[in-house]
Amino acid sequence: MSSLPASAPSPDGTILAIRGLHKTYPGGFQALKNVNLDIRRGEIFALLGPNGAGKTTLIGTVCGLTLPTSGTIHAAGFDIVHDYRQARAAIGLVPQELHTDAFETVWATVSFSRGLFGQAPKPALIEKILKDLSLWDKKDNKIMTLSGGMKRRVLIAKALSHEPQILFLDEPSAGVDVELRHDMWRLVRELREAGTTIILTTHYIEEAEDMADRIGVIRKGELIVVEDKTTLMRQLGRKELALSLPQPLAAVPDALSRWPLTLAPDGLTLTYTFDAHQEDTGIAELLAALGAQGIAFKDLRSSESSLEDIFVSLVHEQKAGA
Ligand SMILES: Nc1ncnc2c1ncn2[C@@H]1O[C@H](COP(=O)(O)OP(=O)(O)OP(=O)(O)O)[C@@H](O)[C@H]1O
Repeated sequence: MSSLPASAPSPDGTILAIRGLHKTYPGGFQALKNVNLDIRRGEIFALLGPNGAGKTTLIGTVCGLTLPTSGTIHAAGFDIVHDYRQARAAIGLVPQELHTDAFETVWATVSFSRGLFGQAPKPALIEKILKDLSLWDKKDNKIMTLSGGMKRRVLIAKALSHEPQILFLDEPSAGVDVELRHDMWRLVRELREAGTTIILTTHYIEEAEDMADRIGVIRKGELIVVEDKTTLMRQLGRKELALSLPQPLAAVPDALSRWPLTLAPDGLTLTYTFDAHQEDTGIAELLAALGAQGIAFKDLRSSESSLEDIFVSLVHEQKAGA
C-alpha cells in the first residue's frame, strides 16, 4: 500500500471536496464559476463538457497547476493550497500530452516521477506498473523512440508511480488505438477495485456510459449536472430513426401527429426520436402508420444520441427552468 501521510478523516467517504471554486484567468476570462463537487472514495467519475467548458482548468486547479481565484479544494483531507505537498501526493494526473525528457529511458522517467513526490524507490512496483501497461520490454528504450501510443502508456505509468489515491485522466481516449483503450480501461477497473478513485474527462458518452459510476456535465465553467450514470442515461438517452424518402413530403401528415417526427427542410428525411430505454419504441406502429398513409421510404438508419445532443437537451432544460 501507499506510504502517503495520514490524511484527515472523511466520515462521509468524500475523497475530494470542491467548494465555491472560481477561476478567473489573468486576462479576465472566468473559466470556473462556483463549482461545488464531492467525489466519493473509490468511484469512477466522468466529467463531460464541450471544448473550452473548463475541464482542464478544473483538473489543473485540483492538481495545483493553477491557483483558484476563490473557493477551497481538499484532496484526501488536505487543502490543495495550504497543504500542497500532501494534497498533491494523493493525486496522480495523466495529462493529454507528454512533457518529459525525450532522452531518458522509460524506466528512469517513471522511477523519477515517484521520486518527485518524495517516495522511496520501489522497483517492484515500477516493474508491475510497466508490465500492466505492456511497457516492460520497452523499459530501456529512450522516450523519443516510442510510438504515440507507447508514450501515452508512459504517461499513465508516471501518474501511477507514487501510488495516488485519486487518479485524473484528461481525455484518455483522444487519439489512442483500440488496444490501448482496452488496456487502459482494464487497468482503470483494477485500480478502482484496489480502492483508487478515478476522475476522467471525455467527449465520448459511450465511454462514460461504460466506465463511470457518476457523471458531471460542465458548461461554460459551470457544473450544470452531477448525477448517477444510470439516472442520467435514463433521463437523457435517446435514439433517432431517420427515414429517407423517395419523394419529398410537404409536411408531416396530421395522422402521424402522435409520433415526435421532424421533417428535414428538403422534405426528404423524416426523423423519429424515441427513448432508447423503453421496451416499446413505437417503431412498428409508426412504420405501419406510414404504410397506411402511403408514405414509402428507401432507407432507414438509427443512431444513439451523442453527447452533443445531451448537451443541447441539458441547455434547453436549463433555459426552460431559468
Ligand atoms: N491560461 C489561460 N489564460 C486564459 N484563458 C484560458 C487559459 N487556459 C484556458 N483558458 C480558457 O478557459 C476556458 C476553459 O478552458 P479548458 O482548457 O479548461 O477547457 P476544456 O473543457 O478542458 O476544453 P477542451 O475539451 O477543449 O480540452 C477556455 O475558454 C480557454 O480558452
